[in-house]
Amino acid sequence: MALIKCENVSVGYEGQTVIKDLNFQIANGDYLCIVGENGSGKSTLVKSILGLKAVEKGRIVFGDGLRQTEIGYLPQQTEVQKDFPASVYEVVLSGRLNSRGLRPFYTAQDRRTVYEKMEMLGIHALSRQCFRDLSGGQKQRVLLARALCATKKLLLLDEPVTGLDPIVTGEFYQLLCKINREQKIAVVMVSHDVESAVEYASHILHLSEDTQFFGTAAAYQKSRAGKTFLGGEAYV
Ligand SMILES: Nc1ncnc2c1ncn2[C@@H]1O[C@H](COP(=O)(O)OP(=O)(O)OP(=O)(O)O)[C@@H](O)[C@H]1O
Repeated sequence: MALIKCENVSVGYEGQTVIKDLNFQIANGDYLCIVGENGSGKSTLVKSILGLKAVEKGRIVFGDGLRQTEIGYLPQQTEVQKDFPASVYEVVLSGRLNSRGLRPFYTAQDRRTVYEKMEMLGIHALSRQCFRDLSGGQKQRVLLARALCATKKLLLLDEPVTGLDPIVTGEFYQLLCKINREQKIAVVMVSHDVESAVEYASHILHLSEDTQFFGTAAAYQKSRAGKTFLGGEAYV
């Protein structure tokens, strides 16, 4: 059974359909990149997967032990988030909020998980530093550690490398790839970096007003949508 299955999903705003009859699925250990033109509905789909935006038609089904509240989410960065006045430790610990439920405090296990994820991502030494004083690459590692604190099965990232230089971007992709392969955590990432998407992802979902594609990265490269987006042929 898939971790997430989207069945004939349509989503929109104020009567205007943005995503129409979408079908795709994410299995354990998959690495899916969601690509597509500006305004094609990528972030809207992310919101629907997280349960923040209701679907108009169809359904999003969770399986294989995944609950909607157990998705590790790394949101698109806003100026407010970049300036968040909290320590690195506090930001990572907030990834345990959903699992804390109604308990008014974090457990020793929550704190152990935080240190484990900070160690894994090489940000342990930054623990007491203020989040807003970090570089863009360090901030994304902290937010990735936070997302990892929330999940054992699936990471959902919305344009995580925006504003990062090519070297830090490459390091971030390598890190994600390692987490995906070694920990068998499925990755779903919205990206405008299509070339890297086909390099790293196992599957591609291309959203577009007139054409949708879902399949393996290899099949995407041979498809009309893929060839167009990767700088080849034009749509006719
Ligand atoms: N809260 C909202 N209310 C009304 N319309 C919205 C809202 N959020 C998004 N839209 C519209 O829905 C469409 C899809 O937006 P969305 O942000 O999902 O696209 P996207 O593919 O993520 O774009 P980008 O690549 O630019 O980030 C756009 O036309 C947008 O204007």
